[in-house]
Amino acid sequence: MFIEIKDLSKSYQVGLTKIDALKKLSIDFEKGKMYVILGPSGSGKTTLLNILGGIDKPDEGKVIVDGEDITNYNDRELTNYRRRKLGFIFQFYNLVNSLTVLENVLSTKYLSENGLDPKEVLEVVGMWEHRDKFPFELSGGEQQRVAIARAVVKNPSIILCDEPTGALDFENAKRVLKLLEDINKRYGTTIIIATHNTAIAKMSHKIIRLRSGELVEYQDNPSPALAEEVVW
Ligand SMILES: Nc1ncnc2c1ncn2[C@@H]1O[C@H](COP(=O)(O)OP(=O)(O)OP(=O)(O)O)[C@@H](O)[C@H]1O
Repeated sequence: MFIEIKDLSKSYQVGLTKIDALKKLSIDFEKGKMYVILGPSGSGKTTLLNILGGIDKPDEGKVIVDGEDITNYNDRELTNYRRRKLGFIFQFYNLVNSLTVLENVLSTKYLSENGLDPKEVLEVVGMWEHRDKFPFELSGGEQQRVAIARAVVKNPSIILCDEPTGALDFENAKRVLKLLEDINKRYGTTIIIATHNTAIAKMSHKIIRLRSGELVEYQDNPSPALAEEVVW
């Protein structure tokens, strides 16, 4: 198995209250598949992505990626893991405002030893023509396409997306979904998307439903819809 999480628990102490964000969660992720994690607000989706991404540590449990338990990594090993293996896509683009589109993409390409050609990746997301623009000169949809290019150019084996279409209108959201679908097919990237939008699950290979930090459903989707067929 490419990624295994085993008995993952994480709680937060807020004043006198202990909040159990994840409760002994165990899930396997296969390489090259697209996963959608659904669940209401507070069900633990972001906590799970943060732990998978080495941004947050669990209180208990293991996260095994490619045979290595990343919960044993020290800070330096975690930084290397994030640089080499991961791309992140968030709701609000996370671009560097003082850099052009091309510079934004180059800045992450150099974090990886086997990065892709920035021109190719910017062409895939339809932003090569805009390479000399700054983020403030772009629409939200265009900024998210650059954010995708930044994540993809490192040629990561895993892309983690937290509400990647949350700030976008329908047309731009569809475009972003189409790009994620293309990237999954073209580069064999394992893509894990946390979202409230149940329609997005139709295009994924596997659907995970969380409630109150627990797995309530794990569903195979043998014939995923094309991104262009997804409507909401
Ligand atoms: N840093 C933190 N400090 C305290 N509580 C936290 C923290 N991060 C998350 N929580 C709590 O843990 C629980 C799970 O939160 P999480 O953000 O993982 O849920 P989510 O499913 O991603 O929610 P949303 O869909 O609203 O983003 C919630 O009750 C949340 O309030």
